[in-house]
Amino acid sequence: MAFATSALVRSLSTSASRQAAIKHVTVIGGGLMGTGITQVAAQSGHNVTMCDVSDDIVQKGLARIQDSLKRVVKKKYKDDPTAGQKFFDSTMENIRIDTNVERVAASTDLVIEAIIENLDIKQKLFSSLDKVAPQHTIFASNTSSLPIKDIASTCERQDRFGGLHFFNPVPVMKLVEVVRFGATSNETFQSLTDFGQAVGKTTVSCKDTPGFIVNRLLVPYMMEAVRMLERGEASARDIDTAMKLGAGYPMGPFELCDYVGLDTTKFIVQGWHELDPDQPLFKPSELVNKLVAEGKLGMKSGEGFYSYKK
Ligand SMILES: CCCCCCCCCCCCC[C@H](O)CC(=O)SCCNC(=O)CCNC(=O)[C@H](O)C(C)(C)COP(=O)(O)OP(=O)(O)OC[C@H]1O[C@@H](n2cnc3c(N)ncnc32)[C@H](O)[C@@H]1OP(=O)(O)O
Ligand SMILES: NC(=O)c1ccc[n+]([C@@H]2O[C@H](COP(=O)([O-])OP(=O)(O)OC[C@H]3O[C@@H](n4cnc5c(N)ncnc54)[C@H](O)[C@@H]3O)[C@@H](O)[C@H]2O)c1
Repeated sequence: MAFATSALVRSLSTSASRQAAIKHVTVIGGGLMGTGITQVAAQSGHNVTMCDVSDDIVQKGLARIQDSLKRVVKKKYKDDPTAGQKFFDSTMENIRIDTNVERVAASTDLVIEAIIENLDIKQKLFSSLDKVAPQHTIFASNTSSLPIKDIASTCERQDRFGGLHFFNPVPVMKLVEVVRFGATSNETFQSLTDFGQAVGKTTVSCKDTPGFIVNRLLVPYMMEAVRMLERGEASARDIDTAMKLGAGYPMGPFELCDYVGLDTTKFIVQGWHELDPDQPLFKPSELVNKLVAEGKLGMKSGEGFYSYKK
């Protein structure tokens, strides 16, 4: 409890003079990213409601959070299991689950959207939330590749809209990109930055340009790895080994594709191809599309470039 309380107090004291502190957070999407964002927000003392489309999905999401939290507790409280159990319990007490996003958003300070990487679906979601959320509520998207301005376009609250781009796995990765577009107010940008820091991350400021900072550099590298494989220049295993041992990356590009999810990977490339159809780098990959069509979505489905079946 000590950790949770002190982080929230820090968040209140740094941001109180500028705007009301964020206490209740709604996370929409209980998949890879939504569960991670829910976990770090709850760990730092925020009340969080995680929403998805079915009870089964939110229950599975909750189980994933418990597994991840156990790993955090094991590491952080290895010499004090009693404090570790207290931390585990207080974090889980901060989490609620729901399938009715409109009801939850009607009384929340911050909505973080982490649903499928599809502009139309994100726009429809925010348009409906904009009608029910209180005036002060800030909206943020965790999109990997879509313009924040376009996602916000169906909302009245343009000034209270920005991007909060977390990295996978959220409990481990230390960065959050805070994204502002032309209409994002200074207060909103500051609130999002304060929130990112309150959940224990280092924040960087990004303009609303394709891929922000990290993905603008990471995605072309990963695309070129897929092209190398398609051209038959090296195997996936050898490319991964080369980038881990020769460039010091923790995962090779194909391991990372499987970790991120090949469906998400496909949506990112498809979106950028639609924005710039003449750019050969963004041409969709037949190999990735085939794997997705076969339901091979990477680690989350048990198979992608590699098999994870036991
Ligand atoms: C033309 C078509 C081409 C298509 C290609 C285009 C591709 C485009 C894709 C772009 C994707 C963008 C996605 C997104 O927008 C941005 C991202 O998120 S990018 C991904 C960023 N993440 C990474 O790069 C991860 C790199 N990997 C790692 O850092 C590590 O491998 C790992 C995941 C941390 C795992 O580490 P390992 O050492 O292998 O494994 P361990 O299990 O020992 O874990 C180490 C350490 O971490 C703790 N831990 C791991 N996972 C969790 C968890 N979920 N929760 C809590 N804790 C966790 C674990 O307990 C260990 O702790 P320790 O024991 O060391 O104390
Ligand atoms: N996977 C990554 O490594 C990663 C990293 C950073 C950002 N992102 C971005 O985060 C977002 C989510 O990615 P993910 O990997 O968590 O995807 P995921 O497929 O694991 O989870 C998405 C979840 O959203 C739910 N969902 C879909 N439509 C919904 C709706 N209308 N309302 C409520 N829930 C809905 C789905 O049921 C699913 O559980 C995407 O925008 C993605 O680009 C992904």
